[in-house]
Amino acid sequence: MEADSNEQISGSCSIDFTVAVVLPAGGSGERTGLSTPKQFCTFLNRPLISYTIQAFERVGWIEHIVVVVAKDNLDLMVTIVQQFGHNKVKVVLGGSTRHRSIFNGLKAFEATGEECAPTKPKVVIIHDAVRPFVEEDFLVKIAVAAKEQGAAGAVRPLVSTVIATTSEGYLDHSLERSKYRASEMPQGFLYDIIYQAYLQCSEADFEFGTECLHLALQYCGTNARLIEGPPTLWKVTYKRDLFAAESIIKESGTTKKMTDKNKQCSGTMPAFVDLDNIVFSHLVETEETLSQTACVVTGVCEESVQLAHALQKTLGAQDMQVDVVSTLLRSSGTFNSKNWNFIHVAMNSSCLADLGELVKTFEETGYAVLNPVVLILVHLDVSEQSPTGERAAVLGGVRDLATEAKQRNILLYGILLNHVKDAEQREEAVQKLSQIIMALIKERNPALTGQLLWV
Ligand SMILES: Nc1ccn([C@@H]2O[C@H](COP(=O)(O)OP(=O)(O)OP(=O)(O)O)[C@@H](O)[C@H]2O)c(=O)n1
Ligand SMILES: O=P(O)(O)OC[C@@H](O)[C@@H](O)[C@@H](O)CO
Repeated sequence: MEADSNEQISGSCSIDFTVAVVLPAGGSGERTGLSTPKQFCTFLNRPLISYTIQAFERVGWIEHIVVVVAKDNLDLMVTIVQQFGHNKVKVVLGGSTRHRSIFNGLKAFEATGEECAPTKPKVVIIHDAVRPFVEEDFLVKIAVAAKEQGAAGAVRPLVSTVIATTSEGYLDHSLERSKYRASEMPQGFLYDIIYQAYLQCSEADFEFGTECLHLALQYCGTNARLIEGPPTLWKVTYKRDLFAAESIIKESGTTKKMTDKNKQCSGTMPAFVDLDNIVFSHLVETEETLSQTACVVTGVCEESVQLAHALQKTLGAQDMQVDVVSTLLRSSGTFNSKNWNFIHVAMNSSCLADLGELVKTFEETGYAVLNPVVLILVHLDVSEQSPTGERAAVLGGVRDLATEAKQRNILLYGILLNHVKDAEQREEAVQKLSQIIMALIKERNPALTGQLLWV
């Protein structure tokens, strides 16, 4: 299939048919190695997905945008839609694979009986939510070609040669690079064609497929028009792509232009970013900034207050800013200011109720919408005073609460600290505790949530 030369498809024609968009955003972004799915990573206080949505919202001829997210991120996505005023957006639940998510997005146009169901479009554009740099002029080309041909897709020249391998992992043969293209997004389809294609899909297609154009050809005999797109269509896949995306957003001043949705954004994105020379950017600062502050909540007992001040000293020596409070009032400035990490020091299992209240407050204030909040319970284990089963109650409580908290973008960890009387031993224990706290805050490893580490 030859890519069509751009001059044959004029971008100047008007769009005189209905167009809607499906943004698959139901993935977990494993390849970034981050606990937050890449579409929800934030740059300059705005999640990546919001930049992608805005790229489509500023296109006047696009009527509806269906965003497809995983169940765990449904509340977060609804909050983002409200917080950033994405009025064209309808949020639907995704599936276990990208194709299943896309199909769920298309079904949103079939739910005509549903309240405020988006009207079925003539052409539907499918675009990965993690490709934020898409321009209107290219969308016009894809939409017009889809209307004329039934299907159209963006392609880019291959950078590396593609080779076929033997089952033993050796070279079988190499492909002639000039004959192949990388399939990118956006893609456009006559709605009925792609919907019918998905209706006929096999389980193998749903489970292992990655190419919508192939489905249109295989099940509807529709051969897509291929249009070479600009280099800005790349997909955020790895952590370094996040640095690059954030660098482009900062450089192009997109945020400034995008704050006023009514203006036609005239800004042009830098064509590409030299990934190999990218300077670590705001994202790293954001991660570091996120890991530099902690608020220690002590309650009223003397031992907790003493431990909190000892932590403030040892963590402060590691350049962390640590505040100590006896209780967290919702009215306090804490919830309106920077991204704090929270350390709750307690001596008995009644702290679990306090933790539950804290998780609820984070949710109600939307505190964890944009960045995951780290919440660490430090349980002071004064074993001669702790009634039997106290530890088991704390362990069980932390485990249960952590599951619920994680769905609200809150990472809950537990640390059991043996309360020793000897001053030297206590100093050593506090040093060890500080190291663990810093590692938990910096790494934000989801696998450790709900566990009770022991110092
Ligand atoms: N079950 C899935 C899997 C992926 N996607 C979306 O499809 C787009 C492209 O997929 P990819 O880059 O592979 O995203 P992830 O699957 O999240 O990444 P990874 O494979 O690294 O986990 C992304 O916007 C992703 O959120 C989706 O909607 N539903
Ligand atoms: O393969 P991944 O799941 O990383 O991403 C999806 C891409 O494959 C897809 O966006 C393009 O290939 C166009 O179909």
